[in-house]
Amino acid sequence: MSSAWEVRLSNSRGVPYFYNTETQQSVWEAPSELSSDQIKALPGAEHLNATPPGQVRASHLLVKHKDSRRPSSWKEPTITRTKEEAINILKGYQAQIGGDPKKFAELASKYSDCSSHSNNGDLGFFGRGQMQKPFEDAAYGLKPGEMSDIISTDSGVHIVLRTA
Ligand SMILES: N=C(N)NCCC[C@H](NC(=O)[C@@H]1CCC/C1=C\[C@H](COP(=O)(O)O)NC(=O)[C@@H](N)Cc1ccccc1)C(N)=O
Repeated sequence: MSSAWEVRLSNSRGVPYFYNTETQQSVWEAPSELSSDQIKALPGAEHLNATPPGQVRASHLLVKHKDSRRPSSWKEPTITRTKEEAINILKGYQAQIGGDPKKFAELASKYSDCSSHSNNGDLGFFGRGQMQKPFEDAAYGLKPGEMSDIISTDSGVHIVLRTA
């Protein structure tokens, strides 16, 4: 069956989606019936990796503490560690990561107190005004592939990896 799918760019969110020209169906995720090669060959596939103008893409490893705005996570229903303890834990991860993005992804998946842990810490693309200021400033201050030092937001303490 010839695929009627094509990739389009959503103006509102500045991210790509999949549109079926026969059924007029729109979906955010790649249709499961398409192989990755078929997806890459779709009309508009160039949108799949484009960075929306003015946006960045980043991942993070978050360690929350008792003064976090929401001291709870998938890992721990009630987080009681102090901010100082959280920083020391994150310093330990930072030493293990040693600037290696693969190691970062592995530790973010295992230990980040953010729901993005299930996607190697990836937050997707975001523009200015979406994240808390210290996080935004860190992400925009990095080049793609670079990692921040430890930063602090109302959510906790983070290491940020800019990916695009
Ligand atoms: N993509 C967006 N625009 N999602 C909304 C971001 C809201 C923003 N969040 C932050 O600034 C911090 C830094 C990064 C994550 C984050 C906090 C928290 C964890 O802390 P907590 O809120 O329990 O204090 N994680 C989130 O929000 C997650 N939904 C981020 C995410 C997870 C999976 C996929 C995409 C995004 C804010 N303005 O508060």
